Amino acid sequence: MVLALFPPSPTPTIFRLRARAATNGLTADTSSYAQDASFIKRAASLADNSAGLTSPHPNFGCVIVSPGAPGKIAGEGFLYAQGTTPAEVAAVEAAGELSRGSTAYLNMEPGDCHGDDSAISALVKAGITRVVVGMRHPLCHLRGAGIRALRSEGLQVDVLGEDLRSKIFEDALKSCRMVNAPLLYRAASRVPFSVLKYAMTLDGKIAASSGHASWISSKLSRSRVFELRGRSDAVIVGGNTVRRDNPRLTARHGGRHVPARIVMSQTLNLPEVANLWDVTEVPTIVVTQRGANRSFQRLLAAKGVEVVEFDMLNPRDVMEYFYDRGYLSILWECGGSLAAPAISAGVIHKVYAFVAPKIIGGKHAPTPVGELGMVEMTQALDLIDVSYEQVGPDMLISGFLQPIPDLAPVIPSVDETYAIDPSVAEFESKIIFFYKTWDPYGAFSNFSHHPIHMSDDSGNYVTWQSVEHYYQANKFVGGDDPMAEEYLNAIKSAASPEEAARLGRRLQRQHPELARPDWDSVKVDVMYNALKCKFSMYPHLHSMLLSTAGSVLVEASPHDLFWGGGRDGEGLNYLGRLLMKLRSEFLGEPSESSEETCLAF
Ligand SMILES: NC(=O)C1=CN([C@@H]2O[C@H](COP(=O)(O)OP(=O)(O)OC[C@H]3O[C@@H](n4cnc5c(N)ncnc54)[C@H](OP(=O)(O)O)[C@@H]3O)[C@@H](O)[C@H]2O)C=CC1
Ligand SMILES: Nc1c(N[C@@H]2O[C@H](COP(=O)(O)O)[C@@H](O)[C@H]2O)[nH]c(=O)[nH]c1=O
Repeated sequence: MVLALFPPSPTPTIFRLRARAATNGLTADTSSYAQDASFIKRAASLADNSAGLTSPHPNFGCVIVSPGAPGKIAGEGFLYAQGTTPAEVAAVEAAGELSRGSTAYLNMEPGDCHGDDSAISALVKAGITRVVVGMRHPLCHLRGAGIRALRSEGLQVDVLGEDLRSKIFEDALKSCRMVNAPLLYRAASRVPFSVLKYAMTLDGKIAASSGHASWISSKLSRSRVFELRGRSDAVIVGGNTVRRDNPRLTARHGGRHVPARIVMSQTLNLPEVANLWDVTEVPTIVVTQRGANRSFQRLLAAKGVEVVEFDMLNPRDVMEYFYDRGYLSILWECGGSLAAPAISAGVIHKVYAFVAPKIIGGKHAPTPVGELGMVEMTQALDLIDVSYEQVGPDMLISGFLQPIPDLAPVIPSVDETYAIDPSVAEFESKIIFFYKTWDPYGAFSNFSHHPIHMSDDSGNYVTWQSVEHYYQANKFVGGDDPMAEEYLNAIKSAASPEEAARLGRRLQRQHPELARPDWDSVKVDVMYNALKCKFSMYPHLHSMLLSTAGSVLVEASPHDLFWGGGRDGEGLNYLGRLLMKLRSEFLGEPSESSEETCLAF
């Protein structure tokens, strides 16, 4: 579907009224339109700061502008990572008293996940009177809810393309879509957003005939690649690239986030020693054909490399699997023989080609894309929204293979669904799956943004940013070694639940001697106490849990076979079980594990 920047208004009466109110008020003239557009662009560019960190959630930015100083920003903020302070909360805190009577600019409507309305209530409590929204939330169960909530509190909400229509907003709207393009593609195509990146010579080769490939592009271009890696959840290559290049695939200069590495290999005829098998800092996942080279699978498992088998190893099935695992964005750094089936399968959305001013020749030298089965030039795939940028001596050409999806007509909102088929009940399933925090029951996840107050050994109440922070840190409780305490504190202050999980797992893997020796026998109780605290502290979560009575709760993690239900239902689903146990306890059925370690409100 081609992106329509300003489609005809779906509910003309309401929108026309609102547009009139806007033209009579603050946004009456071109200069105020231009100001709105420029602050929305600023919100989008702030949101981009967290690329790679929010997966699979959207990137949010918020800018506050006071009527007393129309051209100036009073406060701004962005969501650093899922589970951290919302952009709106950060922005009103930064603006302080200047927020009263001000306008807030948001690149995207806040997603009121699982009753966490902190973003909306921050704007309301701060006295914001007008909110300009770049785009509605793309997910059907969230779309429109934030806008409705703000309007019901009496705030004027102007949405670009609906209430504010002018060519001036085209660029601003585009920047909002760009900053969350991975999310839009993911939601529309149900695979992670995938970027194919390669470096080639001017005569179109990605290696010499011998297979030697380092280095085609310049150092500056490679720094850009590190940055691209830092914005991705994983980097993927094929088996041949592992054999030829022995790559590391780390984001050396990208800072911050380091993506996982994925190797696609049918044969598993791979070297026993390779940089990618060193998983001390970054995990590697090898995806392969079911039954391939079992002894090599055991060798990889012994090194800590995860192996996932597929009945038929192909790019689409692999991408659907990583979608289920919650991946938002993947960088393909493979050679042409894997790039071609990935393009044919329609899983590649964007291309970055670094072209170096070099000629290597060679009839059989590898090229970036293998056989696509096209015979006439008219069949060639045209890139959309193409950019050209000189990077040192190289030229970087990038563009989309598929248009940015316009989700509005693709996925109807819950309200729209009711209008089409009133018999559709929102959550009528007898099995309730939850996993990522933005899912309808996402609040059941350990990663949801709900701080808990737990008592420590001395009976003092300590605040933990999330259940996951508490759970991971508990791995290092009670040891005599000061390092254990240091690790505990590092996990406690991790910036997001994901970072707490990564840190906790890594430190436990690297320093098993510092983790508590009885961890395996106490971890279920640790989790239960934390869950009990969370669901006692937040009345809306308590009600949500009770509302599921009669349903089976399953954490839909395809890879965690202990806490989750697994890919084919083979997981133990301990998280779902603990929540059901807690639900029974709340419903008055007796429970064995009910130590009062939590400060409930
Ligand atoms: N300049 C650049 O940007 C880059 C250059 N290169 C160079 O390219 C060359 C390697 O290219 P190439 O062999 O294409 O790259 P890859 O190794 O990236 O891809 C091919 C391999 O992918 C695995 N594979 C898994 N599933 C499939 C599938 N459905 N279809 C095809 N392959 C699948 C196979 O591994 P297995 O055989 O183990 O089963 C296959 O050999 C090397 O010389 C390398 O240096 C590579 C990446 C980037
Ligand atoms: N040759 C080539 C690239 N090759 C890609 O980079 C990988 C090596 O990454 P690393 O081990 O982390 O340095 C290699 O396997 C291949 O996927 N990339 C580029 O930006 N420019 C280049 O000239």
